[in-house]
Amino acid sequence: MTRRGSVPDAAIRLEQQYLDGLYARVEELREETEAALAATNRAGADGADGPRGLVDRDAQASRLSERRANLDRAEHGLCFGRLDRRDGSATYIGRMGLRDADLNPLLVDWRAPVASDFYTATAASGTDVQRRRHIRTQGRTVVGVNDELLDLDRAPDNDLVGEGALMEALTAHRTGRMGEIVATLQGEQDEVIRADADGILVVQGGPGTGKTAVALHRAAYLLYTYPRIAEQGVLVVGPSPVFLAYIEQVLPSLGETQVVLATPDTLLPGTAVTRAESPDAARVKGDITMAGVLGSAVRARQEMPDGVDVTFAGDVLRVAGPVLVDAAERARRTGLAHNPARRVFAEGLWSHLTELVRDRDRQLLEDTEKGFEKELRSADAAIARQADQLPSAVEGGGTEVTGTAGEHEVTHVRRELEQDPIVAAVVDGLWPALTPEGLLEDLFGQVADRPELAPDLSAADRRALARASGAGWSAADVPLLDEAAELLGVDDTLADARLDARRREELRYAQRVLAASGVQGVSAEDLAQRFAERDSRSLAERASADRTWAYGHLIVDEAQELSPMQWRMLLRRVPSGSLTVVGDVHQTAAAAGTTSWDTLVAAHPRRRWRRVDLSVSYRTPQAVLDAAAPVLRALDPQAPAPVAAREGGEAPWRVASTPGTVTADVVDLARTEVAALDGGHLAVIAPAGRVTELGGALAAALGGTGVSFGVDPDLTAEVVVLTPEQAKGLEFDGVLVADVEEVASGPRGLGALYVAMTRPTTRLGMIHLGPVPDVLADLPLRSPAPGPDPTP
Ligand SMILES: Nc1ncnc2c1ncn2[C@@H]1O[C@H](COP(=O)(O)OP(=O)(O)OP(=O)(O)O)[C@@H](O)[C@H]1O
Repeated sequence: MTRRGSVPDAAIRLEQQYLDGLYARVEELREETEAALAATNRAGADGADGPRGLVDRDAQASRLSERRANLDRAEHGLCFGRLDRRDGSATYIGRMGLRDADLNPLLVDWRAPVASDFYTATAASGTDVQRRRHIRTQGRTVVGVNDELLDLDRAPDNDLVGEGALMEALTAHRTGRMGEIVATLQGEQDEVIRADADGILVVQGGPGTGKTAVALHRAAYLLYTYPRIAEQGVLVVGPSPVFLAYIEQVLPSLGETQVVLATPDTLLPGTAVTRAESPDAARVKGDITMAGVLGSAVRARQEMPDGVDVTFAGDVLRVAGPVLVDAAERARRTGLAHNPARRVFAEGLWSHLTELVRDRDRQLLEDTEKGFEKELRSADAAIARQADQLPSAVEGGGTEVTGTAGEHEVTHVRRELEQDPIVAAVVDGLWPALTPEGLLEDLFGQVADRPELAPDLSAADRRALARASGAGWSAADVPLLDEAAELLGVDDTLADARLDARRREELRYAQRVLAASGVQGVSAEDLAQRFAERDSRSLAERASADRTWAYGHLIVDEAQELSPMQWRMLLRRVPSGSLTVVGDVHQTAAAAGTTSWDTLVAAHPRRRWRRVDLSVSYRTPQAVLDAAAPVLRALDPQAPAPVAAREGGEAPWRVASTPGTVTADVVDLARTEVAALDGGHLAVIAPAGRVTELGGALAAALGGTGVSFGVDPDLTAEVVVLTPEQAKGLEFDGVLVADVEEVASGPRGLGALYVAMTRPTTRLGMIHLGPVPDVLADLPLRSPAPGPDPTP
């Protein structure tokens, strides 16, 4: 059993001493690093080692700078735990590993295997851990310790690990930015974080069960544990830019930078989303049927006519239909995408045309021979007739002319065909070079009137796809553009030509550098290669600029919102198939999102899936979860409700307002809530159509700088006005949900309402505009105008 108790000041003094020792070691390492950095910079400055030395120096300097940045992180929460084992040994756990000059461990990184006991050991788990101590620090000062003794034989009161430190973390005011939770991770969370990297791990959990926190800590763990993943980087996909702003500090604070954060609609470099989509169009575009529609659209561009006439060197050459079909088949059989396969098709055509030209030339030659021999024969006959009149000078039976096109002539013809603009135009017509944008523009422009382009879609669905050319792209278009980019591929001949040109340029530059520096012993080719390898962009920058970057691991948050087409796009980003997918199928609000993980698993049967469920909600107190329970039941009567880590809490309430007074009522209620939250953050969650009016009224009433709303709201503002979509994944001290009826309208409205109601850590108020909605019937009614400001 676990016994929690107060700890004497002596323990604080003891831990302070140990912490002082750790910081002394940090200072030593810092000095060593600074000295090494200065020496590296000095060594390169005189250029004595030549260009190769310069390149190596840069690499060394960047490694040392990284080490220095890592040591800088030591200022916050360097050491937060201690494990005492039965053999009398103690292990200190912290945010980084430290060793003394003799390489003895002083501090163990929280991700190291030996640190796992700190999060998972219980009296029942049979470990040799006797005591777990949470050490709370402010800067370099120990401000408290909480002990748990694990060797008693009483039954546990609950499963929470380090309850004191945990409760302190959970009840602290929110800042508008998510923080790391390494000091208070719980056992079930630790298991998810350290789970094997292979295959797809689905983490299902109700609101506030720590899915996002766990997913981000798992990214840090995987980067630390698997060099392959660190080399390729981790992609973290979240639902909105607001959400990414909310979580962006977590991984850097854990010392990890090999991470790209993205929303699904930013995964196609060079494509900007400028258009909103109707829910109907979003649903159709997200459906898996679109993969087939796009595949057929590309295939249709490879259909061959019955034959084609090619004018070359003044002659018309007829290429028969079966020859074209055969060339197209060969191109497809290579398995290449459409654009690279175009070269194979063109080669088939060029070969055939070369044959035709050779046949034509041979025919010409034969005709010429025949004509010439005829001429010669008649000349011979004439000569014979006159033979007796001539001296016997001409002997023999006539003259023979022979000859075929030589190899060099064939090569010449072939080259001419490859370069002939008329032939190129014919190839283009038969197997056109296509862009993803062009393919989609054509499809959307024609599909409404041409059922054969999408035989599996209803007429209404085809109409939903129709749009004017040049109308810009929506978030739902991005996976389609990505699918098209995959089907079309890039014509390597163009890419190779560009690469060759760049290599030549790099070689010229290297030659100039060598000539100017007078350095011997390094070839220009070698130096150019080193320049090419020295891409000064960070891994994250290189990865996010490259559509085909193969990430080592993919983390998908709020994964229930993704459409099947978005899944296809994401899975392409991780050829290794190593994914962590976190979400809650009861919070689905997107039209094309999923409400069952089974559907997702069934759609990708060849992948290895595992599922873990998280059950404890760390965000909301039980009172808020109880208020949201009827909504969860309406969504899915079978759904297990999460259990709150914190019992009780402020009772949520409702206010009956009207369409005419709702803005004024929200302003009054917000004023009261801001006072009650005493420095905490309040979110007003409202339908998109009300955000601007509410935001403006609140800014006017409460003071402009403390209120934020719009496309990119400042989450650190005292009051933030958001749509339910924007509020996804976020949390605030207090929440007011305005116009409940409108939030809950639409096919996935209850999911949106469930999201909105489960954002607060402390206080929740619901404002409805008509008769009380069924799902709020149990909440106590409060007056819209709660009276004068209660603050003193
Ligand atoms: N072990 C922990 N120690 C301290 N805080 C924790 C712990 N686990 C979760 N939290 C906190 O609980 C809150 C909710 O976590 P998180 O946002 O990860 O939940 P979620 O499951 O993603 O929620 P939702 O589905 O509603 O988006 C966060 O403030 C997080 O820091």
